[in-house]
This record gives sequence, structure tokens and C-alpha cells, in this order.
Amino acid sequence: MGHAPCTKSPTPLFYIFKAGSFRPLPISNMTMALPPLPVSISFSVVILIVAYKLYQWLRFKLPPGPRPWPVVGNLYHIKPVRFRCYAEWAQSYGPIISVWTGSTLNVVVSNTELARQVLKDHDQKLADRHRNRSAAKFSKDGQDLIWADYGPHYVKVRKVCTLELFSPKRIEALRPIREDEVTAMVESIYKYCTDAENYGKALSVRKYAGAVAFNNITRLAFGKRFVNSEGVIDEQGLEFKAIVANGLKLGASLAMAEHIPWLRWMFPLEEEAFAQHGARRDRLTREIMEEHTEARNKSGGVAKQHFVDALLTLQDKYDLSEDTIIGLLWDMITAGMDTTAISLEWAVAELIKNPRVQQKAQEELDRVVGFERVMTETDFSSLPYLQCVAKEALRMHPPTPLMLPHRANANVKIGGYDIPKGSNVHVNVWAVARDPAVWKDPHEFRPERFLEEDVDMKGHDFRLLPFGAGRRICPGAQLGIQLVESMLGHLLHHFCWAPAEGVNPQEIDMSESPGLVTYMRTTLHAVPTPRLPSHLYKRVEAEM
Ligand code: HEM
Repeated sequence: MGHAPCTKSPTPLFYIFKAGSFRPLPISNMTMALPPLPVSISFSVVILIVAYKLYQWLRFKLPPGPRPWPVVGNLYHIKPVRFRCYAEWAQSYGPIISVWTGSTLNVVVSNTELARQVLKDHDQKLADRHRNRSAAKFSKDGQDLIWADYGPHYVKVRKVCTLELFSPKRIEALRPIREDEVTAMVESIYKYCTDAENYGKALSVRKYAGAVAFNNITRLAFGKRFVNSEGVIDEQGLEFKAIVANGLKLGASLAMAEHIPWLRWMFPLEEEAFAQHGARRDRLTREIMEEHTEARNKSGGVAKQHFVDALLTLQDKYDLSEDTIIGLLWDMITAGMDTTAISLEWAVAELIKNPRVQQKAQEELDRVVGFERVMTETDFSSLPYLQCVAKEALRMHPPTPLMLPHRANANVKIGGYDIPKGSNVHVNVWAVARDPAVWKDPHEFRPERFLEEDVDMKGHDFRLLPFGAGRRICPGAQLGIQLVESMLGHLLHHFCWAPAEGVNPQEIDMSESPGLVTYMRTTLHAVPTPRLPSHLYKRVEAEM
């Protein structure tokens, strides 16, 4: 990689020295007069703090990694697709590396044993979150779940998620919404490809997957389908989308100063913009909450199954503030929307590249479901190969390849190295799931591997961690799996999938776009051909 290994990384203060802030002046430029007393005192205090910090950091044995530059650390070495870059560095420096983003130490682990140490043996000490200024604003300093540090608040809201929001009973009660949305997707793809104008033309898989994910998550969380059957979005839906887009814009505006705290005074937060954004988000959410309260009162107190109803009726039992309810609802939107759409797009790309797998999955669907009805989630247990296809797609293309970063709330030793309190810790689940030491032919899309050996993907087997593991494991894992399997099963049962005209399947761009969640870099365009009787392409509408 062209970087000399560096096991003893410099301290944040080292950067300040190197940056030249304290560069000594040439003797000739110095005045011989002694500095006034307050200046001497301040200078001594600074020296003492520097010495103490240096002592603190030098006593640690930090993991090796590329040599950081003064001030910026490795910021200029990190390639845009971070998990690939870290996996390359792991080849040079070993399975645990230090990466400096400005003055923040990030430790990245890339094998099964170290993932187990992070997510199981030292789970609790590594279960805090790093909140940058934007995340801190959006979450009102961790009043939600995603951005909360590990502690009594986190334990409480996590309990609400496990026992209430994602209980098997509620997931099952919300099944009609999922089946409605998945069949709506099938109906609209069918309309597209049976329109004479579109004959043989490719469509964007992401567009359809994104619509299912959007409608599904907004209905599940807010009990709202913002889009009507003609695809027209209502006023609240437009406002919702504008808020999501504005949140992304604000989040992206912070950049460099996030990594170099002492530079922040030069880049003040746009306090006003953040405050307006928060107020706008809260206003829309409150409006929806009031609608639900009114409907519940009218129906004599009967609560619906949507998350908003669940949270409002459980507010007193769990002592949830309004900020926490709003935060939780938006967490679900943030974490549950892109992840499922991304997984589907990658899976379809692999099925086009591997026609043998596509055909085998279709044969299973034809045998189990047949040609006279559509698949439902109750068929899953009879469709082991379909489940393996979804799992293999999540192995090769985890939508969050570095999970969400954890932060150490105490000094911890991992793989013989020190992780000082306050460092960020990432598990490169993408690299772990492609490690030739634990996977045979790791780069081959071969769902059969899971028929030969049943590998758990919900946090018990540290070779396969698309949802993480331990205390912070994804609470929506089961729901996510069901949605991905359902979308995939319907797409395969109803259609044959081929690449866009003139594209060789092996030429499909399988590279990733940069970001916390990993979309395909080039949107997948594919040609669907219906394979079932025409009456099976109707949306199965659910009134909820
Ligand atoms: C294929 C789909 C999905 C994948 C691959 C996925 C993956 C993940 C991962 C890797 C994490 C971070 C775990 C960690 O920090 O250690 C996470 C967190 C989270 N996910 Fe998911 N997720 C998916 C779907 C969903 C859905 C559908 C929802 C909700 C509707 C959801 C809600 C959450 C929440 C709230 C967190 C934060 C948990 C915490 O900080 O304690 N996810 N997810």
C-alpha cells in the first residue's frame, strides 16, 4: 500500500505540534523580555496538559496501521469505499488496524475471532455510539435508540423494541402491509413490461425496491401510505420526503471539522438550519401522532399495530418522553428503508449473473407455490433454497459493511492491542464474510453453501454478521429478513430476470458506491419477463 507500518500512533496533541502551532521561532526573532505572568501560567498549563495526554497515549499499545499525517491523520489515505480500503490495509497490517480520522482513533477488525471479541467478550464496554455534531442534533443528544450511548436510557428503549415493536406477534400482525406492498410492486412491474412501448426494455430495480421499502416503512412506523394507487404522493408524503432529503443535506455539510475538534470554531454549525430542520420534523410527526390519538379515541381506545400507536399507548408504562418517541420513529425510517432496498438490488444482480441459481430458485417456487396462487410469507419454511439465496446475498453484499461504529466507554484489550476509551470500533463484516480462512470459495455466489452448513446470520455465528451481534444487534433483523425474502420470492416467482439488452451478465458493474450504506455504484437495470398466469399479478390490498 506504500504506507510504512506504524504501531505507536501519534496523539492528537502530536498533531498540534506537527501542525506548526507551537513551532519555535528563530532565536533572532525572539524578544529577550520575559512574557507577562498570565501568559507564562497559561503556557505552563498547556505544557502540563500536553505532557499528561502524551503519557496517557504513549502507554497504550495501539493496533498497527498506515502512518498518519499530522493533523488529518489518515483522512487523505482512506479511499471512498471505506470497507474495501480497510480490507486492503488488513492484508498489509493484520486483522486489527488503527485508522486516524483527524484526531480520532478508529480501530477496525476484520476476522471472525476479533469480531467475537468486539461483539461478545467486550460487548458492553464497546456499546457506546460516536455522535458527530449532526447526529447529536438530530437525536437530541441520543434521546433515541441508534445514537444513544449504552446506559439506562438505552436499555429501556431497547426493551421497548424487543418486547413491543419487534415482537413476533406484532411482526405477524403487520404482515398484510408487507404483502400488500410486495404485490403492489409485482403489479406495477407487470404493467410496465406488458405495455407494448416497453417491450424488452430494462427497468431500474432500485426504483421498485425503493418504493416497497418506502411504503412499507412509513406504514409500519406512521400507519400512513403517503402514495396512492396511481403513484401520486400526498402533501404529508412530500413533506416527509423533503425532511429526509434536508436531513441528508445537513448531515453531509459538516465534513472535515468533524474529525478535527479544535478546528470546529472555524466551522460553526448552522444552528439555525438544524433547529429549523428539527422543528419541521417534530411538527410533521406530532401531526401524525395526533391523528392516531384521535382515531384511537374515536374507536373507543382500540390501538392499531403501527409503531406510532404502540409507542403512544406504551408511553406511560415505559416513561417515554415525546423526544424519544419521535426519535424512535425516525430511527426506524433511517435504519429500515435503504437497507432492505439495497439487499434486493444486489440479490437480483447476483441472480442475473448466476442464471443457474435463478432457475433453481424458480423451480423450488413452482414446486411449492405452483401456478395458481402467489407466494405468501407462510411459504417461507417450505422454501429453503430461497432463504439461502437471500442469505448468500446478505453475506456477499451486507448493506452496512462496517455496521454502525461503536465507541469504547472504557479501555479494552482486543487481539492483544489496547483500545483506549473514546475510540471508535468498526467490525468489517464485509471482509469477515469473504475471509477465505472461514469460507470456501468466498467470492462465489453459491447459496448451496448454507444447505451444506446452516450458518446463523442473526448474531450467533461470527462469520456472518449482516445485522451485527450482541447488545447493539439490529432490532429489525427478523423483519428485514422477511421483507427481503418476500420481495425476492415474488420477483422470482412472477418474472424471469435478464440483463439490459446488449449487456453481458458478467459485465454488470458489481462495485459499490461510498457511504455508510452500500448501494450498487451503477443502478441495476434488468428486463423482467412474466412467467405466471396474468390474473396473479394483482395487488393484494390491506386496509391498515
Ligand atoms: C436487510 C435489512 C437490514 C440490515 C442488513 C440491517 C443491519 C443493521 C446493522 C448492521 C446495524 C448496526 C448494528 C450495530 O451497531 O452493531 C443495525 C442497527 C439498527 N437497525 Fe437494522 N438492518 C436492517 C433492517 C432494519 C429494519 C427493517 C429496521 C426497522 C424497521 C432496522 C432498525 C435498526 C435500528 C433501530 C438499529 C439501531 C440499533 C442500536 O443502535 O442499538 N433495521 N441494522
